[in-house]
Amino acid sequence: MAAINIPRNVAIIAIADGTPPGNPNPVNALSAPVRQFLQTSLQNAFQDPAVVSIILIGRRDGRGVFSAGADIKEFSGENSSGNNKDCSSGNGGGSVTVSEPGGIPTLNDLGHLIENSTKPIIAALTGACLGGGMELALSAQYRVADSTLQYGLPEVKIGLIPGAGGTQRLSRLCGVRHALDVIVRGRINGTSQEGLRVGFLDGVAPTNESIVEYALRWAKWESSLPRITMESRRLCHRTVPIDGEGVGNGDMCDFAIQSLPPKEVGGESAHACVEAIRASFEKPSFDQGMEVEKNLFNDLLYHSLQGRAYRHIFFAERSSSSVRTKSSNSLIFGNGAIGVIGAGTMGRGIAISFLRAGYGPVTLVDVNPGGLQAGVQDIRLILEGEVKKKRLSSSKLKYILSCLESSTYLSSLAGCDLIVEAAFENLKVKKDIFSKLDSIVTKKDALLLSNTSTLDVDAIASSLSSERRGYCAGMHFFSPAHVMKLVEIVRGKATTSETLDIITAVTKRIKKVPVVVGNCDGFVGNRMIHPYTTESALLLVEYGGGKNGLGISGIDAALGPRRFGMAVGPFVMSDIAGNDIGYKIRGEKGLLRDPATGIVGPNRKQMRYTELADEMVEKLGRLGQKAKKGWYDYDPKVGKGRKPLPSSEMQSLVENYSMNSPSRGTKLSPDAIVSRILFALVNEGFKILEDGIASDPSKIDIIYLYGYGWPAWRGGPMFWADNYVGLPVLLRELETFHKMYPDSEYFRPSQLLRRCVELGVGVQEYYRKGLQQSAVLSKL
Ligand SMILES: C/C=C/C(=O)SCCNC(=O)CCNC(=O)[C@H](O)C(C)(C)COP(=O)(O)OP(=O)(O)OC[C@H]1O[C@@H](n2cnc3c(N)ncnc32)[C@H](O)[C@@H]1OP(=O)(O)O
Repeated sequence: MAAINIPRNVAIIAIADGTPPGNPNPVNALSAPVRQFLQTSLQNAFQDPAVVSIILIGRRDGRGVFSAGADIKEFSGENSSGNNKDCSSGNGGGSVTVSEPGGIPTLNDLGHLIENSTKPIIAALTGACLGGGMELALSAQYRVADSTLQYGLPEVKIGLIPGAGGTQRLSRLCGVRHALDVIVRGRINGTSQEGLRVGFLDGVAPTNESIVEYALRWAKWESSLPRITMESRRLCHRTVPIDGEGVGNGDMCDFAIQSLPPKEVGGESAHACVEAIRASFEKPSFDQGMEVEKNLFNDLLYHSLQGRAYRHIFFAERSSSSVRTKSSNSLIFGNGAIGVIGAGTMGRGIAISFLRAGYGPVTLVDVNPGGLQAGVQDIRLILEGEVKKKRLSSSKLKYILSCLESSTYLSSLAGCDLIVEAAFENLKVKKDIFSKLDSIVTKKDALLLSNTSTLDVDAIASSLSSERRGYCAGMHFFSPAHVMKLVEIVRGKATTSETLDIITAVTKRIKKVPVVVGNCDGFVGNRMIHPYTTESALLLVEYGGGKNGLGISGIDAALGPRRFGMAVGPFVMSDIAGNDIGYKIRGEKGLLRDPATGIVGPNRKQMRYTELADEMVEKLGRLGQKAKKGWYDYDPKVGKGRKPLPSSEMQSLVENYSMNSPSRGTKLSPDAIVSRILFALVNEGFKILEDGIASDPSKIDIIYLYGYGWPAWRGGPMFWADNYVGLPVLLRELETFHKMYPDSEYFRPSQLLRRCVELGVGVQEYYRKGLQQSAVLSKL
């Protein structure tokens, strides 16, 4: 790019210049040094008589992002006890709302400084312009952008509201409809075209002009205008416009509230967003609106556990996805030939994920020609559906389909860089495939991965020659693989760190969330789900039946979206996954009764067990949604065949099983249901940590959030245990359950839980302080 001549009368202030040396800040987060730098630079420009106008930009060369907003790390100064009414004592609120004389300026201070400038400030926006970054832009007199712009106010997703004037200024500039859309949904995909249409932007640089040149041209034009325009550009002096479509602003806020989840079920920040937007037109002045915004922001920051959970997830996800490798392997950059073995549901979804991310060729292999053809056809249909939903362009679809190849021969995978095997969940089948790949695949460093959900990755790797084993690991997708974001990356004994890093990078590239886990039965997610589903069925048998007894839907309701917040309850989840899967796993674990001999499985021993779930599969064929009957009935004419309807057959089955239970028909509160089922699950999480299968509790949280529908506002099972339940309570309850049910091993409290309680620390803190190093040797 040719050097651009910056006229002496224009000051360019680049946010990136405020980052202290050696302190990487790839997203221009508005940390304390950056805010200090912006204040000083603005004041210098105001005082310099030669300067007529100011351009505020992300980077001096006009590349990269404008700013991803406030530095979220600064919000960790919050007071977790929730009793602190003085927001100046934490450093979190200070970055946004609370200034000290002569101290670091807050984002609000900067907003006022920019808005009240007597010299026009042009915000030149590129890339991410989010949160506090967008709020600074809203304070400027002009906003221009290039086509890379991605704007939004996503604070709601980290349990906050825009707290630097965003709720007040955006409603004034673009109206309440757009403000609700951007702020309450927290979307971050506002484009320059949309920005121009809704009035957020004043101009967009033509493709043949850089943003710096364009902003300079804008500055020159502006300086020719009479000074009176400056006043009219200040949003604080405007009133909120009446909606163009004739709906009252108040009504729009009422509608928005109706569509939100209740405050106590994850909706605290979204409700506060609407309240702040409402203040923008109900309060008589801008300053009063700002006061409402500030109070709501501080209240959330200091008192909302939901908010802390959301922010925990933000960093947990990034820490899990962080890629440390310096490898130049082309897979990391989205290039490489991919093989997918097995054209079933999983294989199809996996192939789609790689195709969408631009990898190619992607070769789908299945020995069954009919299955292969059906797989290819299904992939095409799914992708065409995405075009219809405008998630994919027709030209991209054409390109993607040109990258899809199919074959009935494993030998067609010879040149692949990465292969994911998604064949039947059978060790012999998988070992056979890997041993064939060993001689077929030409590249010695090709990654050979299995999508197994339960089998031993080391046993699979053992069929490879020893020099290949370092490149072998599990890559466990969740169904449907083109939709679900989670991938468990399973480290085998021989898997190298480099291999794990490359798979992590590839997983991120295909827009999924990677979590590296150790190798054990069920890895992390499915190992924890076992006590969860087992205890759900046992609870049903114990308390179900009778007139007022606990029903299937009673348990689902206690855990489901309207109460605890799981996306679906345990029985609906089972019906979606297929009840035969759990049945097969119980068979492999040696728990089933042999239908022919009536002899119970060798591993059942004295275990507390109910055959309810076995009988419904074995005798009644109630396999779940796919069979139109499972724990519930499904009618193809009702809710596209996915709406769970009560089943009289299941009701009488529960009646039979609960007949001899002394607690039959006794009422159980939703909280008691949650404790029984989820304490068993969380306890298994502690044991997983003890065994070094997960490297820290936040990995478990991410797995449950993205793989099992755990509510983000509860931060994942381990965050929930620490912060919502409290470990002493958890331990006490588990001890009680274990006394009541000594034959349920999953109620025996984990050693790690006992140790945390002894030390008086939460499990997150235990890992943060590195206390596990002395007690448990992490294997990851
Ligand atoms: C009153 C005002 C309040 C606020 O402004 S609150 C903040 C509101 N802003 C946001 O919520 C934006 C959050 N960030 C994002 O959505 C994404 O990030 C981006 C779209 C900006 C970029 O996405 P991608 O390219 O996928 O990168 P990545 O892995 O998400 O982030 C790269 C590194 O940047 C750190 N980071 C991103 N945003 C912030 C932030 N606002 N404050 C502090 N750090 C941030 C991450 O953690 C990570 O760091 P590591 O590489 O060490 O894992």
